[in-house]
Amino acid sequence: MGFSSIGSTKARAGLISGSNWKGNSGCVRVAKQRDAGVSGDLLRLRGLGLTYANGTRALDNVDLAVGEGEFLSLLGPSGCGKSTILRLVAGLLAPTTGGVERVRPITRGDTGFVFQEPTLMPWARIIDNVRLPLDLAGVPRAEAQERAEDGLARVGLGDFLRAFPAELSGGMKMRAALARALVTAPRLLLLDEPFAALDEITRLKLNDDLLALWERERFTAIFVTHSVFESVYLSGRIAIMGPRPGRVVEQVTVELPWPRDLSVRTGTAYGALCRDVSDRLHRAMGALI
Ligand SMILES: Nc1ncnc2c1ncn2[C@@H]1O[C@H](COP(=O)(O)OP(=O)(O)OP(=O)(O)O)[C@@H](O)[C@H]1O
Repeated sequence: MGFSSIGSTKARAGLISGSNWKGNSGCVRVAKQRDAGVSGDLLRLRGLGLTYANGTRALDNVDLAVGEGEFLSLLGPSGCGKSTILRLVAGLLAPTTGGVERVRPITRGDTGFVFQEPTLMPWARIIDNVRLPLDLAGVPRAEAQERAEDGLARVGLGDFLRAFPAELSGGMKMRAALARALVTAPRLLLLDEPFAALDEITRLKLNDDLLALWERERFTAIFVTHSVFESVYLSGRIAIMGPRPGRVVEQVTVELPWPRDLSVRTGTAYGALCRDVSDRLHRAMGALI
């Protein structure tokens, strides 16, 4: 949950007008990103560091720009701070150093969050789960109902409005979670390994469903994953992170055509890019150094 709670005081705690921003130097061929629908920066993470209360240094000096309308993946080993970055961007945590500059205003309700678990309310029907962010935002009931029904239709759950979560498969629950995150038409969607718990076939299908939604609605997506294959398939750009304390070691522009589909997934360019990103990830982890 927590899709529409982003414009709070906590959210503003991470804002800076920084001085130690090093720019977007790691990103190759930015022009291609513009082709992929990116129109200037929405966010800039500058010198971002986070040490948890127990002394764990999760992040150190993370510099990263996020373009408006971009699909960006954060790829890195377990524990390198990917989820921590999402929480900082969402304003759920305040940074120890640096901050998240919102280059363009992101107001309350502009950010959606999708977690690895669908986190649906088990006692509420799917339609009520999806309508909840609109109800909380005070949207009139009839309009909220229509928008929630629309959102469910878009993720292929138009026939399951009155079902309870327990009556849906894992993939269907994740679709419902996506519909709930998108029902407020967020400008920024934060996805924390949303498909990691799903079987491979469902995961591939949901990759396509997510891309179709992104191509239609052009929200800015920050997608956390361990999977090289998933990151290459989905992204316009991949930020590769090194081990804790996490930082962005390298950024790779994915020069595959849009829309992405089976022909892309089975093409030689996709395979070559996956190998390349995998090598870079291993180097970032120190395994090949
Ligand atoms: N609330 C917390 N208190 C203390 N340490 C934390 C807390 N949350 C995360 N950490 C630590 O911070 C580091 C980064 O955690 P984070 O969850 O951001 O990594 P991650 O890259 O998302 O990992 P994974 O891919 O396994 O989900 C880890 O060492 C983790 O143990």
